[in-house]
Amino acid sequence: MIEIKGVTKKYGNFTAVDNVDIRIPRGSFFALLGPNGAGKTTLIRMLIGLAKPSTGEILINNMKVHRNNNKLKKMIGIVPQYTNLDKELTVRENLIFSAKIFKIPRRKASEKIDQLLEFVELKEIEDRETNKLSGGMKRKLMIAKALINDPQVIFLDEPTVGIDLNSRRKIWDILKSMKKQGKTILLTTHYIEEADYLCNSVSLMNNGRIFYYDTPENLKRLLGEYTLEYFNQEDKTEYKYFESMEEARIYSNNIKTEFTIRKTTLEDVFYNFTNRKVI
Ligand SMILES: Nc1ncnc2c1ncn2[C@@H]1O[C@H](COP(=O)(O)OP(=O)(O)OP(=O)(O)O)[C@@H](O)[C@H]1O
Repeated sequence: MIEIKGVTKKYGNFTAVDNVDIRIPRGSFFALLGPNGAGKTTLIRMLIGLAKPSTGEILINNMKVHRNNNKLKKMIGIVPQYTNLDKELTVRENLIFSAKIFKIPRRKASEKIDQLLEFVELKEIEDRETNKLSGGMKRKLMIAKALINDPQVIFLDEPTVGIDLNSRRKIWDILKSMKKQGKTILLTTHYIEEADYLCNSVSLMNNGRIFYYDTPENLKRLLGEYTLEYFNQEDKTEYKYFESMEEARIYSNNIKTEFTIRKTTLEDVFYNFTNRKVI
């Protein structure tokens, strides 16, 4: 269980994270969505003990997060936004290095590394130098690295950014298997369909504050389950949201241009939210 209690982070007079309160139950897959500069990375940095809240506190499995909490460090895995791999080492050597940091005995580490390399489908290229890997392969290796200590809680900051569609889907499968294993996962992402597909709860963050926190289904229901989309006479796309298909159809009778009626997506919720319209 992750408990974020009244957490604020200030840089001088600027408030990057503003009084955030969230409880993430054990075994849930939680997404933090928000535009650039919303405060997502700052919040993650506080969650992993890299930054200290100005006020408030964070507990993971009832333990207070702070930089020197080594017991806690053993329980969490981190996939940061930027690569944390040693470019000079091979795929396998990177994992050996991580295992050494956690003081995992050699034989046990070797078994664990074999298992992780199979899991992220990098076994065949375990001897390849890391600087010769594609972006998607590097991400998979970073996920394996985060799992070396068998953590119960995993933080991923934009795990699929800049990766092609096929690799992204492979990473989604890896993340889904992690969810199935009962791990508590928190991820930030700009790909809304990623949050919709993977997560059982989503929060929308902007200007350091959490505005909505619910299941993707409930967030869509909040807006209206059906979306009527049309290109208006001023050459702008209009979106109208309705509780039923019937209501959308009735409204569409007055529209003179082409339109579509479709199910509301999490992207609609996000668009609506970040354009500061009232839901
Ligand atoms: N060390 C710092 N000193 C001053 N301001 C900072 C610092 N770190 C972050 N900020 C500011 O805090 C705000 C939130 O930044 P943060 O990186 O958390 O956003 P984000 O939601 O992760 O954005 P992105 O999606 O672009 O990664 C931004 O306005 C940023 O400029």
